[in-house]
Amino acid sequence: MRMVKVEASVSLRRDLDTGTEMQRDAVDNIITQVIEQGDHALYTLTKTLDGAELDQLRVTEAEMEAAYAQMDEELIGALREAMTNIRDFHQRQLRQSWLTTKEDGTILGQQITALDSVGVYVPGGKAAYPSSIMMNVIPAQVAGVKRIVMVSPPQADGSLPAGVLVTASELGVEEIYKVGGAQAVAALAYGTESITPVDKITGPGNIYVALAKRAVFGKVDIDMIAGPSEIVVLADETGDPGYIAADLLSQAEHDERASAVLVTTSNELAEQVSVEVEKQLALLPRKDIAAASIRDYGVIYVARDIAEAIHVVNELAPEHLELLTKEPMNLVGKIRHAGAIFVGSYSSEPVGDYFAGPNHVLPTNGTARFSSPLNVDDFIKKSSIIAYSKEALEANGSKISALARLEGLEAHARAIDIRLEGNK
Ligand SMILES: NC(=O)c1ccc[n+]([C@@H]2O[C@H](COP(=O)([O-])OP(=O)(O)OC[C@H]3O[C@@H](n4cnc5c(N)ncnc54)[C@H](O)[C@@H]3O)[C@@H](O)[C@H]2O)c1
Ligand SMILES: N[C@H](CO)Cc1c[nH]c[nH+]1
Ligand SMILES: [Zn+2]
Repeated sequence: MRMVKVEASVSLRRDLDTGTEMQRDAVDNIITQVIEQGDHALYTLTKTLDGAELDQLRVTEAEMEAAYAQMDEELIGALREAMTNIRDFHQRQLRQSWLTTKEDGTILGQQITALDSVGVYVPGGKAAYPSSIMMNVIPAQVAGVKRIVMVSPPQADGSLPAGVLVTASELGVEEIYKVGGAQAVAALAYGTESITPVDKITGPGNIYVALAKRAVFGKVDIDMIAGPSEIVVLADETGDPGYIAADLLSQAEHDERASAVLVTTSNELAEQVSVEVEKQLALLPRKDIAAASIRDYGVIYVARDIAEAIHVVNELAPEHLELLTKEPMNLVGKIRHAGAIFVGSYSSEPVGDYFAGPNHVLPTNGTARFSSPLNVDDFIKKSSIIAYSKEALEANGSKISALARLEGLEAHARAIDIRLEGNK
């Protein structure tokens, strides 16, 4: 792995991937096709881009039964346990509506309502992601969303992986379509003969999915543009090089553009991790993807001390941060920007990807500076409630109409005045 001494002037963040002109044109073209040709476009694009010839887009009962027949009972048990952990965690995020009454009888408040419908994109190009189904669907269910639609690209034989179907079924998702990429996003936003549009689209995906989400934003809401996975490990001399290399590779295997970074105060650990990464990489089934990620986006920063190492981490604002130091819990409060913080040697990143409970859809590309993991708030909206009493309007009306006239908005002022005049 590339080794770099930290210098204050080094720009650490990588640029947001806005795609090539060709990719942007392709996505615009796909969205137009879906708007103009509906289902027909979905069938032809699925044939061209996924190599699958479909009879129908929606997953059938028979397909679901076939999926269950392929799944191991113990694995279903593990899925259910993960679902319970994720549901328990997100339940704690649920907000309540509230009302407050002032002395003059004014009632103010905030009413929480769930979104009516949400479309969940489940990536399926380079890997299948049952875990992403749980991470998107569960917070939506906790929020109270009634209609949850799932889309995912089919395999060349026209099927979705058994793990994907069984996970969706275990969660009670009934509306599942075998379509992926920009065409799936366009269908969820604009609708087709088979797919009724939704109000919000969530879920990670590749550059085509990201560009399409960006393009339909405004017609529908989106969660975030989640870029390729990222991991930063902050370790001192106590870090275990084998664990660190394994954790770096766990994210490198997602994508050629995933990034895996070690920030350490120890030259010796830096050397050991570099050797260990090469050793473990050679044995991985997805070594081609992981090797490209390590080659292009793998870095080891050697810092003078922990303070400098923390500065690097905050500059990177990573999606995942592991703290592998002597007293890792003491460092948590010093981290200003990170999507998820994994504390200590036994909190390896995949613990969070699959099982612990917190969401694994996290801000990437330095956006942890201003955004948060996917959560229940992403699936609700708030309405303000204002109930003024006669007494309150009489006491404050002249101030309100004065403020309206300050803006030159006479009709606003008169809407208040007409009520005050009536009482003269
Ligand atoms: N942040 C997270 O929580 C999280 C979770 C899981 C996966 N991910 C990321 O999601 C991404 C998944 O990407 P993926 O590719 O595996 O699956 P994907 O489902 O996002 O993309 C596959 C689709 O891309 C479209 N596509 C491919 N080549 C195209 C082309 N030339 N023109 C037009 N469309 C084309 C096809 O429609 C195909 O169905 C990875 O980067 C992974 O790291 C992130
Ligand atoms: N680490 C990914 C988010 O960057 C999520 C994931 C799903 N499956 C495995 N990992
Ligand atoms: Zn992962």
